[in-house]
Amino acid sequence: MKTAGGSDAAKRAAGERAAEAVEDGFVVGLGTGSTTAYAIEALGRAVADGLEIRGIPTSFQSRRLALEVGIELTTLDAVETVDLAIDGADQVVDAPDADGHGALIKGGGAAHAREKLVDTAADRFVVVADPSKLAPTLERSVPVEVLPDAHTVIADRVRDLGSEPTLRAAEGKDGPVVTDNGNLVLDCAFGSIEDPDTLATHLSRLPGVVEHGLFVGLADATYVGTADGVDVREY
Ligand SMILES: O=C(CO)[C@H](O)[C@H](O)COP(=O)(O)O
Repeated sequence: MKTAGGSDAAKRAAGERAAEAVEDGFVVGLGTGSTTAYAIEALGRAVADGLEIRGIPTSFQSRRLALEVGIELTTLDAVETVDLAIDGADQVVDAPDADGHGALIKGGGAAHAREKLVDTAADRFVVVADPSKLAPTLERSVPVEVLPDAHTVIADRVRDLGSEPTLRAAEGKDGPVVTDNGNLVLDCAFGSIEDPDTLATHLSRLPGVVEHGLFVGLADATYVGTADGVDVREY
């Protein structure tokens, strides 16, 4: 369930601007997806020019890209601080006067469990996005990573919460998507989510849920790439 659309130029602008904030000696959380990939590539170029950083990847995909561009890797349990995390999003609430301003849906790449771990460990978590990700409320399906044995039980519980869940199907393989953690993903359509914080609490409480893709009150800023540059929202 990758996010459709979005301009590559806008994604590049956002990713490259976020990478500019990385300083010598930083430990950087490396998110997942096509927008973050521009940040990782920019960091690789900076490393080739002498920047010394260590990265913590959030997925197989970002690990492979970081290795390819020459970023030294580390792990959460080997560092005391993560200075900055850069990560994409599938939807970002852009409503400055609303409580949910800056709330996110993530997990289009099924990496949201590790992304949430690394993004929240960071001193600063910057979202990189193109304008197609902005919306007044969250309305995309919420990815919920579940233990394989739990998927039917959790699907029932999620129906009780008012959603129709779909087990995410793999491409190029029969059967479901299996996450980097060996789990399955239920994409849960709730329609327009007026109170993401309460929904997040309900989902987190379900036994067998590993992590859901609602990121409420977690981002420090969103860098929105545009045709003319980058608009920064600080929260
Ligand atoms: O949450 C994610 C992966 O789990 C991605 O950050 C999200 O899907 C955005 O990806 P892209 O930048 O390719 O649109």
